[in-house]
Amino acid sequence: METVIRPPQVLNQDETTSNEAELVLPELEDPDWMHHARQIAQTSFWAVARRLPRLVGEAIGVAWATSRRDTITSIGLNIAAGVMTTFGLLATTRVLTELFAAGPTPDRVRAALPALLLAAAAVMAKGGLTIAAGWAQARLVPQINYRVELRMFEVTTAVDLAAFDDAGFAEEMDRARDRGMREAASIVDHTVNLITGVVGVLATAAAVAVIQPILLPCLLLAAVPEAITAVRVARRQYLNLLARITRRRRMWMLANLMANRHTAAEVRSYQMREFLLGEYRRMMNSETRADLDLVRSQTATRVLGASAAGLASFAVYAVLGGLLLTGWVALAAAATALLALQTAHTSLGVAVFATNSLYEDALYYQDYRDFLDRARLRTLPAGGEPAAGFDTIELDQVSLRYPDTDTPAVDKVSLTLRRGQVVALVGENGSGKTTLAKLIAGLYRPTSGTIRWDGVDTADLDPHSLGSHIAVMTQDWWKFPFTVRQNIRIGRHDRPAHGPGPSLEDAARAAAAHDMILDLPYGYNTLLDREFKNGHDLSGGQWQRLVAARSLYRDARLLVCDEPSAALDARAEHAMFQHLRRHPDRLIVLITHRLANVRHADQIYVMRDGQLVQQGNHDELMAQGGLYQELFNLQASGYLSDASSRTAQHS
Ligand SMILES: Nc1ncnc2c1ncn2[C@@H]1O[C@H](COP(=O)(O)OP(=O)(O)OP(=O)(O)O)[C@@H](O)[C@H]1O
Repeated sequence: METVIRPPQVLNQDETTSNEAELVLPELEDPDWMHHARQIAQTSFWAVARRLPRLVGEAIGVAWATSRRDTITSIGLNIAAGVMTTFGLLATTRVLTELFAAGPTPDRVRAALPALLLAAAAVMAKGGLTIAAGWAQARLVPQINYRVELRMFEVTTAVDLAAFDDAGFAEEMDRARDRGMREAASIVDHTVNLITGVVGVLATAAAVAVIQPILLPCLLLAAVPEAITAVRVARRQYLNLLARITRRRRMWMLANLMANRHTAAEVRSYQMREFLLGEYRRMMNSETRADLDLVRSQTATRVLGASAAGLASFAVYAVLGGLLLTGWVALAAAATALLALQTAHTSLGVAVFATNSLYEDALYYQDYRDFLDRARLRTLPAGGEPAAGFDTIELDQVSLRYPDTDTPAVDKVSLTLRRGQVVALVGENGSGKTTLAKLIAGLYRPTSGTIRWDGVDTADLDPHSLGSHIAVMTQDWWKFPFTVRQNIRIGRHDRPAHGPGPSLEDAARAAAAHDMILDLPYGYNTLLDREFKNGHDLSGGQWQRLVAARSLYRDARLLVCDEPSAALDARAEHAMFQHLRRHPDRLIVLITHRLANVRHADQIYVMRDGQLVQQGNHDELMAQGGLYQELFNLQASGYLSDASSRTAQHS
């Protein structure tokens, strides 16, 4: 079965309709988590059955590692319930034998009574055991989910940052998160169901073998067409799901655009309502047609299945009749065999469905396992010398090339930074400033060259203790959906409230954020997420002040500030740069396009195409001429009158 991805549908060649055609959304590509779908659709049931022992072993391993007690309980009680099935059937034969015996009815009923009580007790015991087994099984699911999710996030937060630039890694992570992670509990669930189904069939077979072994082939005769029909129905359902998945994703995407706080303003300002509703209607129409087709084809499959089952039952009845007539089987045994067939039928259905589902889910679960293995290779090993801080940071021929790119973003850069300095990185967009700053901050490891803290290669230092001396105000900060207080404290969440370093308020004041925070409805306790009750949002500039407060609260020896004032008003920017001044204990690395802010820096490094092209202080660089002078004068000209601007540009 192939999922067909069609190009955008062109309605007509003339100009009026080609506009409409351009508006038709292209079909979406198969999502990553669908990549096993074709493999599943094309695998035969027997191929699946062959892999079963390994899959079952794996699932039991997952369950065992999560809770031995619940694993033993759910499997053990299911087996005990199967034993009760055998007892029940044997007791039923006894009841029927007594009832079909010669003699007056009251005597026959009296004789059947003990066996009847036994049969009733077996049914009750089976019911109780099944419920208890279901309880243990249901207890396993959340425990497994919790364990698997935690493992996933332990790994995703430990891998090095560069892993996220690798498209292959990102795709594997999405696959593992989308489905792989969820399937761990499913494979355990399906395995227990499979065991339950198989135990049910075996228990029935055992009862039949005790009653009359010659009836066993009858059980088989009824079971085979049942099994084939169950597989076909399950497969058809799955293929139908595949065929509809692209459309359903599109509908989900459209629904999300029409009922979403983040898109609401644009949907209104571009008056997209009719366009979106039209697309949604179009999708709904074809979805409805697909639903009707599905119902029709399912009915056809069921008719075929029911006919096959009917024929099988007919054949079984014929065989049973023959055995009765020839005296091979007693009437009571034949009647019990019919009951046994019903029980076996249900158990078989459960086992077949569980096998199909187990196979499918196990493929996705493997994605999760593969991702964990891959992530382990990308996790920086703990250990190494503890980093005690630095007096100098030295970059020696440092380069970094992002994955799948031809040119290095930072190319053989050598420089020395000293504690107590304010250093600026300047240059045009894409020149490599942020990448260099991330290398200095230890967020990336160089692809070649060495970074040394007081002469020690940072690769030999313990990554955790190295990171504890660094704070980074990133350019692309995230709006963490926490309270204001938490948003600042996560800068150094493990510092006790009255521990060393600036207090929460001091950090907020230094970032010109304190007054703004006090004006919020709940002050420092205001939750910064509109999607929760009493949540609040901030303007871009207010957020940036908060991010600055967080970095200052971190109070690290190395403070890297990437465009710390891009969204700030003039007053807040002035206040912030007053704070980002020389401090004997701190090295500040500053990236900004507003060159007025770097005039007082001790050293300014000018970058172009990943390389350092100039360095010096402001006066030296202005005297040198070149890129820095050109950029500075261009910016300065915006603040001058026309006449002085011309003079500045020509100076
Ligand atoms: N994660 C990434 N993966 C691949 N290439 C990247 C990545 N980040 C940046 N680049 C590329 O590396 C080069 C340097 O980017 P960088 O962000 O360091 O420049 P920048 O000088 O900080 O730019 P800007 O002034 O616009 O912030 C650019 O060509 C950019 O496209």
